[in-house]
Amino acid sequence: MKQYDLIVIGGGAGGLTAAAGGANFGAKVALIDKGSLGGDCLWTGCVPTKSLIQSAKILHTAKKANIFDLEVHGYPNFKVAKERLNQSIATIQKHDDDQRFIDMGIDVYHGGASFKNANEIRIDGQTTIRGKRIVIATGSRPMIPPIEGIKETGFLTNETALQLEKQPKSLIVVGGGPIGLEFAQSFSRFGTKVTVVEMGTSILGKEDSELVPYVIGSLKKDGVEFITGAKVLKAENMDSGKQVIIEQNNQQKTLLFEEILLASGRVPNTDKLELENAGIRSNRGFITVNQKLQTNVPHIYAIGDVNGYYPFTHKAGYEGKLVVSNAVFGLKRNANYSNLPWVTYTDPELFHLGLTEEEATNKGKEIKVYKTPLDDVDRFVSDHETNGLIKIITDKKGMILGAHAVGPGAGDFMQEVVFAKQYGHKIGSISNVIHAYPTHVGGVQRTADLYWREKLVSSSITNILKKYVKWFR
Ligand SMILES: Cc1cc2nc3c(=O)[nH]c(=O)nc-3n(C[C@H](O)[C@H](O)[C@H](O)COP(=O)(O)OP(=O)(O)OC[C@H]3O[C@@H](n4cnc5c(N)ncnc54)[C@H](O)[C@@H]3O)c2cc1C
Ligand SMILES: NC(=O)c1ccc[n+]([C@@H]2O[C@H](COP(=O)([O-])OP(=O)(O)OC[C@H]3O[C@@H](n4cnc5c(N)ncnc54)[C@H](O)[C@@H]3O)[C@@H](O)[C@H]2O)c1
Repeated sequence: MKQYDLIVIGGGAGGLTAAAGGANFGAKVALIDKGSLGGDCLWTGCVPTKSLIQSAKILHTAKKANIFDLEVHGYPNFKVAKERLNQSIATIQKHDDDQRFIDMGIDVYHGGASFKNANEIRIDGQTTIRGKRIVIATGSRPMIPPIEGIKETGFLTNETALQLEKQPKSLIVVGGGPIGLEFAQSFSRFGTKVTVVEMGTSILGKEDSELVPYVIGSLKKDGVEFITGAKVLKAENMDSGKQVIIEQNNQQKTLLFEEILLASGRVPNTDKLELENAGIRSNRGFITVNQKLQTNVPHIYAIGDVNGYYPFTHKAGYEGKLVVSNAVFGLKRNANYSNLPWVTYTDPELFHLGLTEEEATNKGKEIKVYKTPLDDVDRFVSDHETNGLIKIITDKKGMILGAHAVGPGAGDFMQEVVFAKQYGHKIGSISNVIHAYPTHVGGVQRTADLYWREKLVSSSITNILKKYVKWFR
């Protein structure tokens, strides 16, 4: 039986980082994946959806070309968008190619992994390998909500929606989270009549509530309809399409669509792992870990979506690096998510870092909120892209507690705040940095300037300074 210092189960964002890191530091590593390396992000998540979003955005921009004195004629071609999406996958896939990992000295196995015991892993029930330490990074898959008749009626998920040859005429999206909204806007811009049904009282329920209406407004302009506080009860195939019964305020409504897209959350890929053979504990299938990312069996770790915290690629990558320190070097580093940003890639984008205003207020701290609407930022004004807001929340001393923004490119221009927060810089430091003019990130500086302005206005030193300047003149 082959023996390894480290066995990594799952070759996605988390597993690839852990395997490469382990091998770079001289550990003998085995990497197992039931499919192709790359995981959800490459094949059915971030990469293809962002390609589709970009095609839809260009189409949308072309439609409003008249504001830039251009006349554009043509029609949307979903097939071309799909080809572009596949090209993006093919280009990025080269970083995740088997050979790249084999060249690092890693043994790559393809097959379904399961625990024989706490140190031995079976691959497709045949080959067995032994590991001193094991990292589980098997990711997640779409949750199928309990809707009567949904399996018989047929439905799309993020996996199958990306394989469609042409856009459906009408689509109901079940779930108003990031997956639902990113797809809803893209399909709507390609001409599909889209309705989003969300069982919560608001869509994007985890986001700062002052910013969400900008996203809703933009999607509504694109033609997306929203039904909130509603549940899909039943689905049925009819000659004319898929009939869906929803319940809102105790009243039932019957609607008809060509397709149903389920975007109602995720379940962990743990059901085939036979965790019980290793005595690993889980909660609703998500593997329970401590801050060092160890399971209750100390030499077995779980990273990425499968541990249930923050299902993002960059979080899986962060944990992949951390697990190398802990599992390969034997360090005892704790995971810390307080500076973890995320972005919902609707148009406008929605950026999230740290506490929302509601969360900061609920903590009972004295907080300051600095805000800049994008129509106060010259670069957005000249771009004719002023739908948005930048918002930075600090404590009374100016330490950043949270930062949120909605606007074109918010995911990029807000990254500066992540740096400032992570390294303990006060909001005033952002103001002191020279920003090129006119840039989008200039809006972040403008928001930080408000801190100094407020300090000067409220300070008695200002009066003394004014007197001094009067005297000096
Ligand atoms: C539509 C969509 C869009 C997204 N967009 C973004 C985005 O823009 N930004 C962002 O940060 N995140 C995004 N995400 C989330 C992101 O894709 C995940 O958080 C990330 O892929 C998780 O990485 P992971 O390593 O935990 O799992 P994965 O990358 O999914 O990798 C898990 C791997 O494990 C393998 N596996 C599973 N079970 C077994 C088994 N028993 N044996 C062997 N192998 C197994 C799978 O084949 C897979 O390759 C998106 C997700 C979706 C669905
Ligand atoms: N841009 C990004 O970084 C990005 C993009 C897509 C996905 N992701 C990650 O993937 C995760 C999963 O995304 P998601 O959007 O599927 O999940 P989610 O949990 O964020 O949102 C799902 C939504 O569906 C609703 N819902 C659940 N069951 C329902 C039902 N039966 N009827 C109506 N509504 C229902 C929930 O109330 C929730 O608002 C996200 O949490 C996110 O971290 C990230």
